[in-house]
Amino acid sequence: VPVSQLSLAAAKEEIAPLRKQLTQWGKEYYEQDNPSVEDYVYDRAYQRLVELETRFPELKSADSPTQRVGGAVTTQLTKVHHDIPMLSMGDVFSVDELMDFNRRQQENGDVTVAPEYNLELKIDGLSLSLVYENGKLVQGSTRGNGTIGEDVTANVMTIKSIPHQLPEPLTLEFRGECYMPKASFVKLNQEREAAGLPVFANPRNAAAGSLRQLDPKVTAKRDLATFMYYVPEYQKLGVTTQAESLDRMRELGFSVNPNNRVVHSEEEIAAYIDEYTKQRDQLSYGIDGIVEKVNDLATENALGNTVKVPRWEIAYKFPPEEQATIVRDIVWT
Ligand SMILES: NC(=O)c1cnc(OC2CCCC2)nc1N
Repeated sequence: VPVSQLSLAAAKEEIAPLRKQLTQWGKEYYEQDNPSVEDYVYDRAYQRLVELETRFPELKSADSPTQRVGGAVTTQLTKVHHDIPMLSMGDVFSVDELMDFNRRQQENGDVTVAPEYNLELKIDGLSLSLVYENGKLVQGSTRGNGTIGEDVTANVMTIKSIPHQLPEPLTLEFRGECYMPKASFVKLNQEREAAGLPVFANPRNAAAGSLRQLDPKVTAKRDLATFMYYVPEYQKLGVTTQAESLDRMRELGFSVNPNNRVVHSEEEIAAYIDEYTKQRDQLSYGIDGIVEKVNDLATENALGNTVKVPRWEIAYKFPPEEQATIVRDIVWT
């Protein structure tokens, strides 16, 4: 029924469930990176709510999705298709499980996996894809669901650690993690608390909420950082191992986490995990485990991926910390 023909009572009837539905869809989209409806469904419902509140201003309420920060109509970021899917990682929760994964891999008849691994800290942020053409940064995007992400190019342009121009005319995609340093997270929440805004539950949510802004000026103020960690078309870099690809990215001016380590034995893997389990709290950024990758990149290719995750690398997750239950924040723009 067109809003113009609705009675106040009928409008009231319609508004409550509409707000509830939009808030739920907003959570799925903004917090879980996992929307249950297509954008046009969300936008159509949102427009209906805007019309109802415009026709019946007395029905407006501060907690309506239309009243969020900025109050601008929530349009979405444009979508980006990832030609090479941005896969998530299989994960294990104990060193024994990790060793079983390795043994299975060694026994993998069709590929003789040289037992050489590159170990990396698992940065607790959100995945980021950067595309360069002839050395110039042309696109930044999020993982999204692995094949469809969001365009955040204007936002990544404001992140200090991301080079706009490489020292070599490379046309290549680079992948890494966008994160918010712990100190920046604390400072941001103090500012939000003082301004009566809801705080972020953890640095990862703060990074996601800050990177996925429609307004780059907001992103610019959020002190986001990056650690780059993977080049899908590594052949173009002239490297043969994961460790070499990290060194090449350092040469190109990217921020790459300095704590990777090439190892050849279970003892060294256990030692690395033990060392960073202890050091975790001292790091200036959040980590939620370590990532073990077969170092030889050709072997990675031969091992390939299962439908969801690569076979050639695995994440070991630390036991969950006590997460303070702070009110979650949805950053609407
Ligand atoms: N959070 C991290 O620090 C991290 C995440 N992912 C990867 O590797 C990708 C490469 C292809 C699939 C996973 N490495 C990391 N260090």
